[in-house]
Amino acid sequence: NLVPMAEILKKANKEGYAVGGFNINNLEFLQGIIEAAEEMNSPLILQTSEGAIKYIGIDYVIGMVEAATKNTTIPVALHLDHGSSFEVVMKCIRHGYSSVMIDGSHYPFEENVRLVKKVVEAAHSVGVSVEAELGKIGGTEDNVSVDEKDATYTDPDEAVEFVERTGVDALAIAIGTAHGVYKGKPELDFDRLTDIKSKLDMPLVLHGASGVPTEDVEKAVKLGINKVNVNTDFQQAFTERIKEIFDEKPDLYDPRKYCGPGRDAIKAKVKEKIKMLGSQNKA
Ligand SMILES: O=C(COP(=O)(O)O)NO
Ligand code: NA
Ligand SMILES: [Zn+2]
Repeated sequence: NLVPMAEILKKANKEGYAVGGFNINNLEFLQGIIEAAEEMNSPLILQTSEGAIKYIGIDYVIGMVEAATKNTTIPVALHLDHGSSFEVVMKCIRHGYSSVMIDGSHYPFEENVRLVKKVVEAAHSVGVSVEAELGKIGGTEDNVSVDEKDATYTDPDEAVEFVERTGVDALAIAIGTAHGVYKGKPELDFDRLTDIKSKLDMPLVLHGASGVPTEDVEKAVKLGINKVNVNTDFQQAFTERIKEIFDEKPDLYDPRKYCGPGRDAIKAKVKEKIKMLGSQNKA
C-alpha cells in the first residue's frame, strides 16, 4: 500500500501542483500528517531523515507507516530524506521504503553523478524511486549542514547533464532556500527555476520550505516545483503548542495531555501546507 514517489510526482508535474515531502519525527507527526492528507484527499510523501530513523528505529518506522497506510485511500510514498550513502539507501529499500534520496550535492559533480547512477540502477531494479540534489541547499538539518558561502545555486546546464547521466526521478535544486529557520528573508531565484524547468520538464524538489513566505512557495509551484519538503514548521507547531499547554497547566505529567494537542497542531499546519501546494483533491 505504498506507491513509488515517481508515480505521485509524474501526475503533479503534468497537472502543475506540488506534493508535500513531510518529515516524520515520531508517532504524533505521522498521525497528524496522514490524517490531514486523508481529510484533504491529498497524495502524500512521508519522509524520514537518517537522524529520524536513528531516533525512531527503522522497524518502528516501517511498522507505524504500515499501520498508518493499511486502509488509506490516498497514494502514499515512504521516502528516505537526504540519504548519505549507498549502504543506508539499500537498508531502507530492504525494509520497504518506496523512494530514496541520495544526497551527493556536497561531492564534486562527477562523484555525485557516479554515486547517484549506482543508486538509480539498484533502486529502479526493484521499483523504488530516486531523488538527488545538485547545487547546495544552505542551513542545517540533522547532520546535513552547509554554511551560506558554500551554498551554491543549481546550474541549469549542469542539471540537464546530471539528469541525463543518472536517470533520477526527481531533482532537488538550490535556488535560495535553506534548511531550518531563516536568519533573514529568503530570496528565491525564480528566473533560475524557470530556466531549469524549461530545460528539464521533470519533477523538481524544493527543500527548506519552512520559513519561506506562502506566496513565494506558491510562485515556485507555479514555475514547476512538484515536491516541497517541510520539517521545521511542523516541529515548531508541535513544540509551541506543548509550551502553551505547560504555561496553562505546569503540573501535567500524562504525555497524552500535551502530545495530543501537539499532534493536532501539526495536523492543522499540514492542512495549511496542502492548500499552499495545491494537492488537495488530487489523490
Ligand atoms: O528540506 C527539508 C525540510 O526543510 P525545513 O525544515 O526548512 O522545512 N527536508 O529535507
Ligand atoms: Na527552512
Ligand atoms: Zn532537505
